[in-house]
Amino acid sequence: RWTLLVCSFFLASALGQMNFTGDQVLRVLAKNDKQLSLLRDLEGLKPLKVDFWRGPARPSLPVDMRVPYSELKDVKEYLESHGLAYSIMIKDIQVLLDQEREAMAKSRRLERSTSSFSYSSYHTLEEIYSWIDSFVTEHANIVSKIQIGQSFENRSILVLKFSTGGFQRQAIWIDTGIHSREWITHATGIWTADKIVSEYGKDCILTNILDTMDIFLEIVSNPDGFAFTHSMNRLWRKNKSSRPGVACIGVDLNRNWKSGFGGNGSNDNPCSETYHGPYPHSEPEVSAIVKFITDHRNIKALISIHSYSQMLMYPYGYSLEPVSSKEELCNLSKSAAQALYKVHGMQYTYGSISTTLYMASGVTVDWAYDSGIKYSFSFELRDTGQYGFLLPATQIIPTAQETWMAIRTIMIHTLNHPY
Ligand SMILES: CC(C)C[C@H](C(=O)O)[C@H](C)S
Ligand SMILES: [Zn+2]
Repeated sequence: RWTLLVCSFFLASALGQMNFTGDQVLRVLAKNDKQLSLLRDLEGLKPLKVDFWRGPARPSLPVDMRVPYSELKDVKEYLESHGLAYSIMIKDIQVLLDQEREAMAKSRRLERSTSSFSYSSYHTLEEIYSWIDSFVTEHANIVSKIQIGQSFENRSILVLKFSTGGFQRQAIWIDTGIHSREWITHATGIWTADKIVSEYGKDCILTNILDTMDIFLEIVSNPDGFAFTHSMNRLWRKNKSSRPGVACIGVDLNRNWKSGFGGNGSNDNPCSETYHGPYPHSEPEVSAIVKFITDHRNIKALISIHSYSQMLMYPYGYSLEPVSSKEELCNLSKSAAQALYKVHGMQYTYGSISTTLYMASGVTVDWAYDSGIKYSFSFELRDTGQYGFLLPATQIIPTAQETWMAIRTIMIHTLNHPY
């Protein structure tokens, strides 16, 4: 076992995969806004000082940040000198990465020998794209594949369309993986696709939904970033766009949307993980969705899935002002969170983005809501910080099962409340 790990280490480093040995994730409890701003000062520095897994929000919410091994001493002194209390959430990231990589290799061997696809494993971009092709072939009566554009590095951007007929029917949009390191979301998207085709004709609620509406599901919304998490940096969040004279790579695809663009809760520093890009919809991965949804003209609900924190949120992120449909969206998120809880007992908090988590400007759901899609929600899947983005594959199916019940609640509400 030890030799396997050692040689996978050398193989990975030989292939260029970044190594995170000794990196830790610290959980910091800022007592007040002053302490929050001291944490914010650590963001977007070059060389990297800290990588926020859960950014500074409000004193009641812990801040999770990955600290490179080389910066650990420095950062801990900084925290201690400013009276910032912290605990070590993950002692050595590389240990979890090695376990994840080993689990994927094991699953891949099993899939190859049984020529089957494992819904309880993480997959590479190529494996997901070939699964999409076989999935669409196998369920051609209800699923089709649409290419809505190309990424910055010219990868196809694919959307699954679930439809039982009709033309330009009212539809539900679901996207996962817009932040590439949030692997649980792609895996949840894949499981959800299979759930839809297996429940049609069995679950009367889902059957009603699909007999009247279409469902669009974009599983890999940031293909370049996702490929990069497999090839080089497992913790990459942004896309991979680059521009002449710009020191750092990538734009945060959940800050590049028109609504509230460039406001509080986004960053104009290209080295920041929440860099909003040069202008709204500057990124091909965002403009492809904008074009598709705008041309479709009949999308009635939009669900954008992230991880982690176990939250279900609705607009706005760019403002503390309540949206006009606040009551309805609050009640709907409450019942969706309750439906989710009933499956495996996972608690989700719910509310508007800016009041529940932090100000976030230029996010998908704010653009959707301001474009007239009333039922717009952003999910934060498991967990609340034990593993963060490195959620073990054993939690894929339980997470997908509970998330399905919340998505289903939102879909049936949309069906029963046409507008
Ligand atoms: C709607 C926003 C606040 C979602 C959030 C982000 O994009 O920062 C995720 C937790 S990554
Ligand atoms: Zn995210």
